[in-house]
Amino acid sequence: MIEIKNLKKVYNGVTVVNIPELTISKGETIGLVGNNGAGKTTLFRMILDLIRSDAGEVLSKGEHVGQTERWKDYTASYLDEGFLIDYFTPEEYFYFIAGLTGLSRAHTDSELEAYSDFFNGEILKKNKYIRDLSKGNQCKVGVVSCLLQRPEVLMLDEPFANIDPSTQIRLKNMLRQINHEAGTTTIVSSHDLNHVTDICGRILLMEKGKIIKDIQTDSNTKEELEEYFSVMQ
Ligand SMILES: Nc1ncnc2c1ncn2[C@@H]1O[C@H](COP(=O)(O)OP(=O)(O)OP(=O)(O)O)[C@@H](O)[C@H]1O
Repeated sequence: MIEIKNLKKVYNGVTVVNIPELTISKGETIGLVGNNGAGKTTLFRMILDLIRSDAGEVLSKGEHVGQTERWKDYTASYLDEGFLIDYFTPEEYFYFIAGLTGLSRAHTDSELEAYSDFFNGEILKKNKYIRDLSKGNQCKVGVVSCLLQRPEVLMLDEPFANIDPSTQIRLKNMLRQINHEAGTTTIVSSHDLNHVTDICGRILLMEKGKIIKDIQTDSNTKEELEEYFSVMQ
């Protein structure tokens, strides 16, 4: 589904991403972990063609993301609140995003009903602009806007960081469900080892731009990661 070959990004003479080869297959659930500055967001941004690499390439379904637009039809992402449109209300934003994939307003309203627990009464019919929502509630808007698109590839950068524990559990269930029902390929970064090992079948551990561990999740994975991070202290 996604192939990375000899990918490099350099800032101010420092190589911040350096991945000789990485293949992510359709339906995989990838957890991306690594300390601050490891290169996770930079990798996301290159996969999404938001920044250009200094060397190498990212292919989605065999096509170079910098040379074709087709991957945009089946990829949804939420990296940060910069992805939202501040002067819209959540409803306006959802209608806008859903409209891009041909969903009517009525259909969007009925889809949104499924997220009422996740929204916890804070998002819809509040007469608030997105800019006035809390960081966690902005994250909810970003995540649901991705899910409305029914993407084949879903990329979320630290989606658990600002949301409360109940919402974290709900989000994990939602991510499990879309992977199970639709086979969505999911890449989620997080500093919370519990969350990623709970929901991801494969963990990529980044350090200084390199993927230093590529682990199929099993009952020992969390311990293995905890050991790595405790050694790092
Ligand atoms: N536009 C930029 N200009 C210069 N350096 C940058 C730029 N963007 C990222 N970097 C550097 O690249 C490195 C990787 O940053 P990145 O944001 O990808 O890390 P991360 O793993 O997502 O970190 P965190 O866990 O803190 O979010 C860091 O050293 C960062 O300072």
